[in-house]
Amino acid sequence: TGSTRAERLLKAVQKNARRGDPQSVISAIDHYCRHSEWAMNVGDEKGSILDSVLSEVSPSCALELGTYCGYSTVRIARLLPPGATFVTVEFNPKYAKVARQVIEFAGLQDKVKLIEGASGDLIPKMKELFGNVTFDFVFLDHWKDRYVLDTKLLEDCGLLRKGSVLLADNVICPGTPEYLAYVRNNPRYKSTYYKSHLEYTKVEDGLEKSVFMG
Ligand SMILES: Nc1ncc2ncn(CCCCCNC(=O)c3cc(-c4ccc(F)cc4)cc(O)c3O)c2n1
Ligand SMILES: [Mg+2]
Repeated sequence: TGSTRAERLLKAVQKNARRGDPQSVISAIDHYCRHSEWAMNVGDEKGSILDSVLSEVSPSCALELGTYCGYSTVRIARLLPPGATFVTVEFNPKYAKVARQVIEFAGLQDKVKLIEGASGDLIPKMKELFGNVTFDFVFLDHWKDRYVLDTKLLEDCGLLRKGSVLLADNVICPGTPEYLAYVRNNPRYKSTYYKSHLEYTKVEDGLEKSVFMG
């Protein structure tokens, strides 16, 4: 059978990027997805906003929900301080396989713990897996109808602390209306909308940053 989109994206990285150079991996994926085949990476425009929020937070413990091919994983891992803990969760074993190779090509495998499974199953296991951890930063980029459930789960499992920052992708396209309502009407969150565009297109999309007030 033919290759999948994710496997073709990996081939483009192996062909056009330089081993151990995260920025070249990011650029190779963006070029491929802009000029050859669209894929649901956060992309360069929203990616720059992700970079700036990350630089503000400088998390020592970060979580990503929805690894896909590892594009945002590389964007995040390249900016983390040494010794930081970074966990990324991916449900689809085919995507996880590609992501591991993309992350390794970037030379960031020692900074990233990729675990396979569904967020709803893994979030309650985080304390058991990583010690009594709280996340300073969470990037939500998985099933859009799981954002609210998983945010509540993170709260209930004691995985957020006063000042934890949630950054959610796709709050306009495909859209996460319930999540926006939840974080914007909840006194325990201070939310900011960063208007942008759907990766590699002119369609409106944006990121929602929500600071947990404890
Ligand atoms: N619970 C759980 N736990 C762990 C998990 N790991 C993976 N998953 C499943 C996630 C499946 C992919 C999620 N991402 C998207 O669906 C997505 C879509 C678009 C998009 C598509 C078509 C359009 F026309 C326009 C926009 C753009 C984006 O930037 C997106 O991020 C998990 N689920
Ligand atoms: Mg996304």
